[in-house]
Amino acid sequence: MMLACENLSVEREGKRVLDDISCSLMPGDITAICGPNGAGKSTLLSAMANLVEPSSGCVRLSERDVAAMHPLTRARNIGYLPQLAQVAWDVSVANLVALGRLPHRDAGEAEIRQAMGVCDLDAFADRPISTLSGGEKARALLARVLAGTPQWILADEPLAALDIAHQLTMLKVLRDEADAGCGVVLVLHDLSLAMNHADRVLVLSEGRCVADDDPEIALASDIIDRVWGVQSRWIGEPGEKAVVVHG
Ligand SMILES: Nc1ncnc2c1ncn2[C@@H]1O[C@H](COP(=O)(O)OP(=O)(O)OP(=O)(O)O)[C@@H](O)[C@H]1O
Repeated sequence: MMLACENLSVEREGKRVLDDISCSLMPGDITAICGPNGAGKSTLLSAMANLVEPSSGCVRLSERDVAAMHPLTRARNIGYLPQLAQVAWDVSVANLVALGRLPHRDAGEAEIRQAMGVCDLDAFADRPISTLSGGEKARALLARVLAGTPQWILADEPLAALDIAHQLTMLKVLRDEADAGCGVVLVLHDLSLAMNHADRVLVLSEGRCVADDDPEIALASDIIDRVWGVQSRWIGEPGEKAVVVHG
């Protein structure tokens, strides 16, 4: 089930914040979307989930325009995790994760148990969401998405609030999802995480896609220098690289 943007543009208050983006994302891959603040990463991710209306172009899932899909079908196929997600009601962690099954209209006990387990939430099952730390809450919100067993997981900075151990745990969970055939799209500010863990990287700059390639190519130092405006170099071995920036 391929997810494709076709000449996608989005305007916000008269300003073009996404400009003619075309890309075809593959199931089985972890795709990272990187770029400076305001480049359009969150807008692109939410447009892929049909939460933002394009001013032109469209998003297709297996050739079908996502805007024309039945909302329940779309919700079963696309799991979206927004940046700084808010929880409207102070439900327990177990009940929050169970909400991930809503599009399926079933109890989904096995899926909920599995999602709670992989996100290391069993000890928090009965705790109200408001009592969790930022990182614990981030894991609970990701578990809600996983419980819905979507074909595509679109997550906006899902690792930002996590400690390094839980970042690695979550990346392993997302890699397992990709290996099982799911498409995973992550907005990431941490270029080292993108370099080491993504199969493919889209770099956005001022609403345009300026690179769409293997991480080594899309995040080459000259692109970082040009897009982020900092001098940089990569150190370390493949899979364990770190970017060093200097002014
Ligand atoms: N509702 C809105 N009204 C007006 N402008 C908006 C709105 N939402 C986003 N924008 C603008 O669109 C541009 C892209 O925003 P977006 O949130 O997609 O960027 P981003 O790359 O995710 O940034 P960040 O790294 O800071 O999260 C920004 O200039 C932002 O100010």
